[in-house]
Amino acid sequence: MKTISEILALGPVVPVLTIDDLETAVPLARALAAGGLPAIEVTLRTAASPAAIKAIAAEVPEAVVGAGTILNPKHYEEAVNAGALFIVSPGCTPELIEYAKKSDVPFLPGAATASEAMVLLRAGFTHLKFFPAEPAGGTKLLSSLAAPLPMLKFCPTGGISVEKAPDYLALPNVPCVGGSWVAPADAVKARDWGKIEALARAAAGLRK
Ligand SMILES: O=C(O)C(=O)C[C@H](O)[C@H](O)COP(=O)(O)O
Repeated sequence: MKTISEILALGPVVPVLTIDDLETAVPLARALAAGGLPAIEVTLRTAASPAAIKAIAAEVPEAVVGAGTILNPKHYEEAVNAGALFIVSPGCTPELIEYAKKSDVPFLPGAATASEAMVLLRAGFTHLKFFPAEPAGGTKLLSSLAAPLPMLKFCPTGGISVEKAPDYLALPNVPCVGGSWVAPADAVKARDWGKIEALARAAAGLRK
């Protein structure tokens, strides 16, 4: 089992996927990994998502599939049972912290303020999702947090594009960013895996 630190070092962008059609899961994950983005977050927001995680875990060994939108321990358990290799939440609750501590599958909790980040640091988490990145204050907030909280690393997600990503990646406390832009809904619907691989390759080229 990889640690969150290892997973966030796999590429500069973690694609965030919301999968409606189970049939698209495997070719989509293959295209993203082929383009250079092996760490993939599948949000647990659709009926197809647990089966999508299961299919990617079984059929795309070159990907490291995680589950997003984990709001409570029941979601955490469901995602782990499906084969998720990491767990992501837009925020955090005491129940999630307690559950994550007992799980072998690593947790990336979300924070958007200094106080939230400090509560998670105290609970033992050094890698956090910064969500929602753009509305919460973007690179300015993150670079301000780096001074008092240099021990924390963030994966900013929410409103980030290929144009905005380099400014985040230039920060010392950002190993990678998350975003849905590498898998646009129209390209997935059209089964345009070549386009998605090209978007992934462009994102993967945004080196730290
Ligand atoms: O579902 C979750 O757990 C979330 O935290 C939300 C996602 O990270 C964003 O929906 C992705 O952001 P965009 O790249 O702006 O589309």
